[in-house]
Amino acid sequence: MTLEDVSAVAVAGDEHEACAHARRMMAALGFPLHEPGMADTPARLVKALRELAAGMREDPGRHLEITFPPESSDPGLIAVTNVPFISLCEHHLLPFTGTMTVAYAPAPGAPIVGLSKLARMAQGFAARPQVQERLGEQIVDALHSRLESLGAACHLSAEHFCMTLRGIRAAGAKMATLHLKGVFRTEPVMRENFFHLHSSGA
Ligand SMILES: Nc1nc2c(ncn2[C@@H]2O[C@H](COP(=O)(O)OP(=O)(O)OP(=O)(O)O)[C@@H](O)[C@H]2O)c(=O)[nH]1
Ligand SMILES: [Zn+2]
Repeated sequence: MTLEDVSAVAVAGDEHEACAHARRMMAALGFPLHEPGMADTPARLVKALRELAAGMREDPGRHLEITFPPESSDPGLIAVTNVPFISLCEHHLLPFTGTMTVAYAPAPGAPIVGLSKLARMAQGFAARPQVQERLGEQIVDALHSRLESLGAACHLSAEHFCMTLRGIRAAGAKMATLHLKGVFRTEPVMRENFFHLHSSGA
């Protein structure tokens, strides 16, 4: 099989060039692509990267466009906790995975968003080459600007495989980040309520 041979793994039309490059890269690194089990590995690698970076090809903020009328004139604080996410470290293209707590404070009278959309939006931003700091920032920015909310908050905790499986191999180490906007930054009570919901996990 030559390096340019098309793999038996079905790939999208625009992925053939990526597969040929992946095959060359793996061959240059000495991977035994002649072994039957590895013949299709370059194509699988391309498909896996495409899947993990699917958020590059969408606007994750669009999930916040599906809203409902408010239930109360004093909507308080709405949070979703323990949402799992998978992201791709932009330095190594290795995953970082963990959980997030995402919250926003709707303006009185403003529409509210469906609960699952908070997770869809956040997971969409995660599905891009990222650093954790930017991911948290993009999540609170979307909640603050697209919903015109009084404030937004995001706590992320994740294991970075580039740090736990290779390099320093600090097994069990996690990165924690916190991003606060609007009333979560200016009003200590809102911040305390966010931490309370986050740590109680409910
Ligand atoms: N701040 C931040 N750093 C990250 C994130 N993901 C990976 N990194 C770090 O990015 C850095 C890249 O450093 P380099 O020295 O260029 O890469 P490297 O030689 O592979 O570094 P080592 O991991 O120390 O072996 C590493 O320190 C990673 O731990 C992230 O989300 N945020
Ligand atoms: Zn990394």
